[in-house]
Amino acid sequence: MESKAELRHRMRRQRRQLGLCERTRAARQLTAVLRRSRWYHHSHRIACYWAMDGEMDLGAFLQRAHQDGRVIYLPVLQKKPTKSLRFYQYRPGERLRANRFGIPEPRPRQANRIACRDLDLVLVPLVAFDQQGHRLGMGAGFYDHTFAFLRHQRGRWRRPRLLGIAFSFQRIVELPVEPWDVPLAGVATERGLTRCQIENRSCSSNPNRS
Ligand SMILES: Nc1nc2c(c(=O)[nH]1)N(C=O)[C@@H](CNc1ccc(C(=O)N[C@@H](CCC(=O)O)C(=O)O)cc1)CN2
Ligand SMILES: Nc1ncnc2c1ncn2[C@@H]1O[C@H](COP(=O)(O)OP(=O)(O)OP(=O)(O)O)[C@@H](O)[C@H]1O
Repeated sequence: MESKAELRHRMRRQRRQLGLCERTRAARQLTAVLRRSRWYHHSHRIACYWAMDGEMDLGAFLQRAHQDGRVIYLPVLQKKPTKSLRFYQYRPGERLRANRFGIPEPRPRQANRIACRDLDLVLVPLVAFDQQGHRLGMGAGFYDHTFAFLRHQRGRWRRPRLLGIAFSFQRIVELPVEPWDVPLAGVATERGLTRCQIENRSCSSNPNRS
């Protein structure tokens, strides 16, 4: 069986090989998928990411969401506590600066910071995912550490909702589950949005109603 490291390597390579046309079309389709979702309509404060390494680009979505009156946030890497992220507001057009991985991030001004618990929706970059809502990321554990508090929440009310973002080819049958994995509420690709039933860990495909 393919190890996590091998799978990560294969998916990242495949992702980087997508052509510009295909990427642009997928990003446009994803924008439509997200904007017609129930979760989008109920979310005011939305954390996005700045794409790298061939990831699904959220640039188009971010512009539209801003026009729709949503407040957009981007992650900023923290030195302490290690491997954690903080989120700062981003208005399209604002200047960003590259972090140590070369990913553009906002200047960390206190007035623009939001506590993770106050976000409504977090769009999480995926390297791979399965239909149970398990995710494979870059392997550094930033999202798992930052949103570890969600693992202890029970009941219907969870904030923020973590929504994985990927190309549909990144879906695999089953990923190994780690104790620290923070479950996704759903996954959105250019083909639609799939909600994951976090409580019983099964997943239902529900492209238009989420
Ligand atoms: N767009 C985007 N932003 C993000 C993430 C992400 O996955 N995508 N992250 C999600 O966690 C965090 C950053 N995590 C990252 C983890 C590893 C690498 C990376 O490129 N690793 C290189 C080796 C880098 C080095 O050590 O110099 C590699 O694996 O090739 C980049 C970002 C926060 N921001
Ligand atoms: N809550 C936690 N407590 C302790 N260790 C953690 C926790 N969350 C993550 N980790 C560590 O972080 C690493 C994350 O590994 P994993 O391969 O699951 O990352 P990933 O989910 O693919 O990546 P990412 O979260 O960066 O997108 C693991 O080595 C694990 O030891």
